[in-house]
Amino acid sequence: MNLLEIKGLGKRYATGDQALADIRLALPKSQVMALIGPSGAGKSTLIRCINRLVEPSEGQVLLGGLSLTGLRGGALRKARRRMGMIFQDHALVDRLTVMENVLSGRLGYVGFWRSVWRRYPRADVQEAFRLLERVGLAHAIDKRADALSGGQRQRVGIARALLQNPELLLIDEPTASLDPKTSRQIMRLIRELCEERGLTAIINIHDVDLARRFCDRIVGLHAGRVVFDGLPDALDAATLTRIYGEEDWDAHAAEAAQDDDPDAPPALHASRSGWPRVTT
Ligand SMILES: Nc1ncnc2c1ncn2[C@@H]1O[C@H](COP(=O)(O)OP(=O)(O)OP(=O)(O)O)[C@@H](O)[C@H]1O
Repeated sequence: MNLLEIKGLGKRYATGDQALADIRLALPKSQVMALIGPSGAGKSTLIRCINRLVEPSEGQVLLGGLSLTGLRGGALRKARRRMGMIFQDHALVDRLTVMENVLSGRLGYVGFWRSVWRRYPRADVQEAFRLLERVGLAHAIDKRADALSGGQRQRVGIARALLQNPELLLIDEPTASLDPKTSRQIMRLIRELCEERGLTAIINIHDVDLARRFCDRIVGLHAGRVVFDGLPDALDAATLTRIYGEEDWDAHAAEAAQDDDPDAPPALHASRSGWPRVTT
């Protein structure tokens, strides 16, 4: 059975922008899917329509057979706990420590006053320790979030999302502000954690090379529609042109193959603006 099913999903913003049209996707359990496409293609909107941070205009999203689209109040909050979100800007509270930021992933579970006084159950604290160890931050639990590097902040965001014990991870540009080496480390960590925990993930990512290396499946969006859905190996120059527009993809592959990572396959990249770039 599929963990996630998206049926005829559409989103038109109040401004009149048609961000998504007739999106149909099904994700089996444990699949790691990359969402690629140029700037404005609708990637962030799609991720946010799944957990209803953005309200879809039409269509349905089903998580484990449960339709999320009609849920309200407590039922929506309960369903959202099954989906962990990892943000591009990490969304950490700077003045709180690493441990406190991770524990805030449990806010939806502990009672209101308990969370106000930040008294978390012992089991949550123990699990947070284990997760911080797993993401390589055991030495930094008492550090304030604003004293961390970009890569460390992203690791905190990952640990916080996992503390919710989600079934689905929604990951929005996890490497946007990171250097190439740190980006690979973060993607490798996400991949390994998904394998260890049998997690399903959708990763909105601009870097096509990282998508190819670390994901099972790639979905390409263009102007709010799915224009490619397949295996990383099927992502050839013609397909990239369909997704991003005209570009000399073979030249990019040759240049990017000189990447600083010797075991990297021929690489194709898309920059922050959605157009291809050569690895620096
Ligand atoms: N809050 C909003 N109000 C109105 N229009 C919006 C809003 N958010 C996004 N849009 C529009 O919806 C379309 C899709 O935007 P979205 O941010 O989902 O694309 P994206 O592929 O994630 O882009 P990027 O890679 O630049 O983040 C764009 O035309 C954008 O201008």
